[in-house]
Amino acid sequence: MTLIRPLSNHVALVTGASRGIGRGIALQLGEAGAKVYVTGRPQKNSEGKQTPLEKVAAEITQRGGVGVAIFCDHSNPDKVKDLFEQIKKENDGQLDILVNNAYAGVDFVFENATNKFFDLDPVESFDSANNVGLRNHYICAVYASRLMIPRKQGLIVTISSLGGMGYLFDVAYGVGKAGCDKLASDMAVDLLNTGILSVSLWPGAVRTEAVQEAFLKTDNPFKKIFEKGESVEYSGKCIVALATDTEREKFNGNILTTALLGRKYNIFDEGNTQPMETRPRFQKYLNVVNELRTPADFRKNLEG
Ligand SMILES: NC(=O)c1ccc[n+]([C@@H]2O[C@H](COP(=O)([O-])OP(=O)(O)OC[C@H]3O[C@@H](n4cnc5c(N)ncnc54)[C@H](O)[C@@H]3O)[C@@H](O)[C@H]2O)c1
Repeated sequence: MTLIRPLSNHVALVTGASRGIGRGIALQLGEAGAKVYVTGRPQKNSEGKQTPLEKVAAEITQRGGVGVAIFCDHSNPDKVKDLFEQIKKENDGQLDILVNNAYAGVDFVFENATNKFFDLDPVESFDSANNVGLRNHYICAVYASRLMIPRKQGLIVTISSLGGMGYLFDVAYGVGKAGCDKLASDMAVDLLNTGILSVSLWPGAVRTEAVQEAFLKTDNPFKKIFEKGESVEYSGKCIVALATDTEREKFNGNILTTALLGRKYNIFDEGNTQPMETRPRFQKYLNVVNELRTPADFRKNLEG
């Protein structure tokens, strides 16, 4: 059976893809035929063994795409600049999809989820959540837009979460996610009429490697939520569906959830499941925020 590969001839970058949701997204983009650049912190490969990031790149290629691993520390803006220079050079300026996913705060968040913000080291807690997980997304989006604008097409997906709306884990986490949502919608205003779409995507609870280690092996308040969580590839399936939807423009600037996209595009996870629908009161909030942040209306308001 020949697989249809709707993203062949596409070039994508998924930041922070050595594990977790980034890995899952990169694999799905690869399965859809894309050339996928995956990044992760520099790691030594011991005794000639592949690093986790190199394994992800190899699996992308195995699944039908082209995987390229680049070691890049996203807390270092100079390295991020070099990354985009390399992509530009190797693809004649082409970049179709950026997934802003890299996140350096998981260990800190899991260890401190029950602490109060005033008991934590303020610089460590804020920077671990938001240096790579927000500031770097902004920097990546700038360089990605500069590649996408001349080609009049592109998709920028910023991975965020429910923490952008309500309290989740800790204060610095939520501030960062609200920032990711605002980043996605405000970029959409500036990108209006360029052919580039910017959205924020909230996965549900996801059974990543780190989640399995931290929450699924013992009894704790988060176990129940994550047990029924999504696989790491579900967000990737949603992004492939969005990237291939010819009517995706209507989502510009929106906060999307995997639950919403899963139902819209009929996407199923392992075991033929779909994530729980976003609670009606959450979706109501998202509808209002999305309506208020619609880029075209926002521009009209600005112009009086
Ligand atoms: N796990 C969940 O249930 C869940 C749910 C909703 C949203 N999210 C969000 O999804 C995003 C990814 O989370 P995850 O759970 O997959 O995390 P993770 O820790 O499993 O993966 C993060 C990735 O970022 C990379 N990374 C970290 N620091 C880096 C740096 N300095 N330079 C380059 N790469 C770096 C890591 O190597 C890893 O590949 C986060 O924004 C998170 O808040 C997670």
